[in-house]
Amino acid sequence: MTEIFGYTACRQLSQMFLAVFFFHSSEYVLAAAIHGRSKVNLGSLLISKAYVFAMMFSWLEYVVEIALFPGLKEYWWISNLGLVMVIIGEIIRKLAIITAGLSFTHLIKVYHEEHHNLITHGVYRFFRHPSYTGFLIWSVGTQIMLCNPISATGFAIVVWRFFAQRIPYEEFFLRQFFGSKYEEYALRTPSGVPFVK
Ligand SMILES: C[S@@+](CC[C@H](N)C(=O)[O-])C[C@H]1O[C@@H](n2cnc3c(N)ncnc32)[C@H](O)[C@@H]1O
Repeated sequence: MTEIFGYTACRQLSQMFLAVFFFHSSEYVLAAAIHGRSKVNLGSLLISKAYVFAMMFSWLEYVVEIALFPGLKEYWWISNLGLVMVIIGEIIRKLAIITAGLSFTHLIKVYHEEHHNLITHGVYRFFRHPSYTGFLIWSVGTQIMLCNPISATGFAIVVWRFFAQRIPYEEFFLRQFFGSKYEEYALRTPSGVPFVK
């Protein structure tokens, strides 16, 4: 049990805490900067019950594994790969938010609003859903960083399924708003989420 107070746990758990803190606070700050403080509420922190449950499970997995199988957490090349994923995922997501500007809202728009333009430049040139690409890489990266095999697999499946269901729904409205422009864009640009067309 002493491992929980050792260098490995202190470093990996601090990295995790910083990754989570930076992700959520920057989501809030960007939403406030783009949409104005009056339009932003605690929902902009993007913390749902399911998410809190998943994160708590991952901390529990970490503590149990470091106590019972401390060697599992010493694969530094795996942990560092996760850290790189966290940084890359964060950068892709934030570039998407900044590039889309007013067109980026945390909730999917089901009515077209005047300021909602079709974004196809910047990171949107490479992927239709760069913020989802970024979040998928970031979230799985947090678990690889902790060398958490169960949570890494669980996060990959759950987050992938969530976006695989959300993308067709979101694109139904984007096709209504932007018609053939969106159709052409979708034909030449991959979704950015593996196995989602
Ligand atoms: C949470 S944002 C996610 C945006 C995009 N799916 C991504 O991953 O970067 C959801 C909102 O973005 C809008 N949106 C998605 N793709 C867009 C695009 N290429 N241009 C403009 N708005 C877009 C949707 O209409 C929706 O209201």
